[in-house]
Order: sequence, then structure tokens, then C-alpha cells
Amino acid sequence: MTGGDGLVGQAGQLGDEGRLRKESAADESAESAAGDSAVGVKSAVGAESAADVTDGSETEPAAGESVVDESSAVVGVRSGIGTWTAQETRRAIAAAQTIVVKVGSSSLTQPSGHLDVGKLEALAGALANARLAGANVVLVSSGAIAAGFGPLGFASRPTDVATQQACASVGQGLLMAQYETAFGRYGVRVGQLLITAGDTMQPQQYRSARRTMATMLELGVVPIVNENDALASNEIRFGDNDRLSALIANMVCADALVLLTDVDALYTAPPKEPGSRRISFVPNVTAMIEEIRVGGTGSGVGTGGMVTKLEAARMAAVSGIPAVMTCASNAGPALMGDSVGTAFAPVKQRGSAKRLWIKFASHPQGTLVADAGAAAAVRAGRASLLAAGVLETRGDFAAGDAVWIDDEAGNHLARGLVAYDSEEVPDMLGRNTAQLRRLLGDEYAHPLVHRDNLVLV
Ligand SMILES: Nc1ncnc2c1ncn2[C@@H]1O[C@H](COP(=O)(O)OP(=O)(O)O)[C@@H](O)[C@H]1O
Ligand SMILES: N[C@@H](CCC(=O)OP(=O)(O)O)C(=O)O
Repeated sequence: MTGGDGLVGQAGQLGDEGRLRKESAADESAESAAGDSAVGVKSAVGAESAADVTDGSETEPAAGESVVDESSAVVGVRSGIGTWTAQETRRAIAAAQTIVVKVGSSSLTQPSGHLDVGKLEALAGALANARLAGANVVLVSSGAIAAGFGPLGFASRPTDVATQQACASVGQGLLMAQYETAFGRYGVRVGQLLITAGDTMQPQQYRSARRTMATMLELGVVPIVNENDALASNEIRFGDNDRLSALIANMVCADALVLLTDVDALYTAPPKEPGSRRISFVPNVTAMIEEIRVGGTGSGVGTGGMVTKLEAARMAAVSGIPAVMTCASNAGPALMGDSVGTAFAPVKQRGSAKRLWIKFASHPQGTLVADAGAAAAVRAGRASLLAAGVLETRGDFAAGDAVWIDDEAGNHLARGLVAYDSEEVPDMLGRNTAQLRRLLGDEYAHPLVHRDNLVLV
């Protein structure tokens, strides 16, 4: 995969320093290879190729194939995670009880970058119909900056973060007012939830957000989520809403994630490039991610481009959630399981939101170099990284930040949330727990990275 946007901020506030340090000392002895990590496994997908590249047509169900009992078909498929076909993936999306739909700025704006109310109304219509048909719908919507910069007198979307934040603060209210009216035509209530990257990691905020959304859904409300742009600092922000939507899908235990953008599907290369071909189905996004050339935003109003959308699809896949990506005008057919856009099959059972964050969204601030023994233990999975097995520390980080764990040859083995500040680490290196307790005190007698905060890459 090419690209990379540098948009994701550090996880500095995301770890809970107290919690990280209070981990039981017994945990550090758990250098076993038992269990697995939630992510990082390139599961096999049977005989299927990593991606189906087509001219857009998908095979219809064969004559005689049972399509009568949708729910049992889906349940049966779910037990075979990692082997879903295109049809099974589409059917699961159509049968989803809880759906997270993400719409990007590029799908809600005019060519000038200003909010396009007609597009917003069309989307609201498709989602209200899904809601009225009985589905729980969560909408993750960008568009606050687009809605705000015009009324503030800017001719085009500002580029500096502070002005974008001010525009988002003005635009968010205007955006919600449009949604309120548009959903209101169908008798559907909406509610606003603004969330920062940190909220998805702090246990208390995470639980609160989850409970609020669950209650809203019980009440028949469509939660409309956006990043809390005013509070998100340069260092700690998603910037785009793609990865946020995958974390929200995890948070609400969604059965499907629908990514709506300004391009009809994923292509083998940025669609403007000659020869790029449309991809209709991706059975294993973790295996194909290297085969696709992705570029940044095509519109000038979107933020993450295809890089962050593929990351979102991958986060969904390793969370056991099927996903589809297409243009916003295809929202209705996508929700019905029609062969539009690109469908992504799930490859794993559900993982925890924290581990997904560490793997996909954290921004490592430094590196801990593991010796051969520690590297082998980390590679085997479910091992904490002890100071005794670390040869060197690089970078300037605070307790709770994400760091790389590398082997001596410089290969990245894992990402993890480190429990100590970078200035504290050198005195700890090479020392076992008893030495750390004796020389530095009880608070240093803990792993540098606890296994619960460590994810293989
Ligand atoms: N391989 C690819 N396949 C499809 N689109 C791509 C690819 N690489 C880059 N893109 C671009 O990604 C854009 C969508 O991202 P973005 O503008 O951030 O949208 P949004 O506002 O919906 O998040 C498309 O308009 C397209 O130009
Ligand atoms: N939170 C910002 C989203 C920024 C953005 O452009 O996101 P996206 O269109 O998903 O790439 C807003 O509401 O304007």
C-alpha cells in the first residue's frame, strides 16, 4: 500500500498512566504464548484470491441456491469467519440489525466545498428508510468544516487547524440542523455525539459513549457522530472520520459498516490513473492491502483519502464486521446488499477497541529495541515486554504513549502503550523485576509494555 497521511495524532492521552502502572506484578510473568492478539493475523481465505477485480458485475446466486432463510444463511456463514464469499458478505450487510454508516465531506459538498443540502437530504432519506424498516442506524458524518467556512466568510476551505476548528464549531450546529430537518420528514429523531480519539480509549468515556448510543438506539434515535474537532489537538486527532467509524462500529457491536465517499468503489489504483480497475469484493483485506495503490483525497475537501478508508475496512474485518464502500448515492442499494461498491468480508472474530486503536490508529512516539529472547516472546504473542529484555530506547515519549517494539535488526514487531516516560526507561533497561524493585522502587517493578497494551504488527 502506498500513501500514508500522517494525520493520526499520538496516543499521548489515550493510555491511563495510573492504570498502566498498577497492572498486577503477576502479569509480567505471563510470558506465555497462549492466546492470540486481536489483530495482525493474516488469516487464510481458502482458495479465493486476495481481491476480486471485476468490471463491476458479481455472480448472481446459482439456480437452486437457498436464499429463503437469510438469517440462518448468515449465522452459518458467521461460524466460518475468514471464508465469506461476496454473496454471503452482501447478505450479511442486508440482514444487519445494527449498521454504522460513515459519510465523508466529499459526499456532502458542492464542487466549491460548501455543504450540498440536496446530497444530505438524499442520504437522510436512505438511512431513514433503513431505520423505519427496523435497523439500528448510527451515522458518522463529516461536513462540519464544509458547513461552517461559508457562513464565516471564507471563499474556500481553510487549511490551518485552528481556523478549521472554528469553522467546525460553527458548521456542526448548521449540519445537525439540516439532518434534524431531513430525518424529521420521515419522523426519525437524530442526536449528536462528538467524540475525540482519546474518548475511544479512555475506559470511562468509552463506556459512557457506548451506553449513550445503545440507549439512543433503543429509543429509535439515529446517533450522528463526528470527531469533536474543537477539542481534538493536532497531536490527538483522527482528522478523517474513517477510522473513527470503524471504532464506533466496534463500540456498538455493529453487524455492518458502510463507508460512503465520492467514488463508486475501491480501485486497483487512484481512479483517475489510466488502467485502474474497480474491485467488487475483497475476501481478505489484510492480505490484499499491499496489492492496491491508494492515494489521498480526490476532492480537496475530504481528508484521509483511500488510505484511511482501507484502514477502516481492515479494522472492521479484523473485528468480525463486514463492510462495503461506495458512493453516497448508492447508500440505499448498499444497505440492501446490492452489488454496488466494494464489499469487504470479515476475517476474524471481534477484537477489543483498545487493541484496534493501538494497531491501526496510534502514532508511535519512540522505539524500544528488544533483545533476541524478548523479541521471540513478543512474536509468539501475549507476552509483556519487560525491561530485562530491552536493549535500547529511542525517542521522546510519555507514559501512555504508543511506541514501536523493534528487534535488533530494526524490524517492527509490535506496537504498544509504554508504561513509563522516556527519561525513566534507561535506568530500567536490562534489569529484572527484583532488581528494579530494589534499586528503583515498587512503581518500577512492572513491564515496560504490558501484554494487554501490546499488539503485533
Ligand atoms: N485506489 C483507490 N480507489 C478509489 N479511490 C481512491 C484510490 N486512491 C485514492 N482514491 C481517492 O480517494 C478519494 C476519497 O477519499 P476522500 O476524498 O478523503 O473522501 P471522503 O471525504 O469521503 O472521506 C476518492 O475521491 C479517490 O480520488
Ligand atoms: N470532522 C471533520 C471531518 C474532516 C473530513 O474531511 O473527514 P473526511 O471527509 O471523512 O475525510 C468535519 O466534520 O468537517
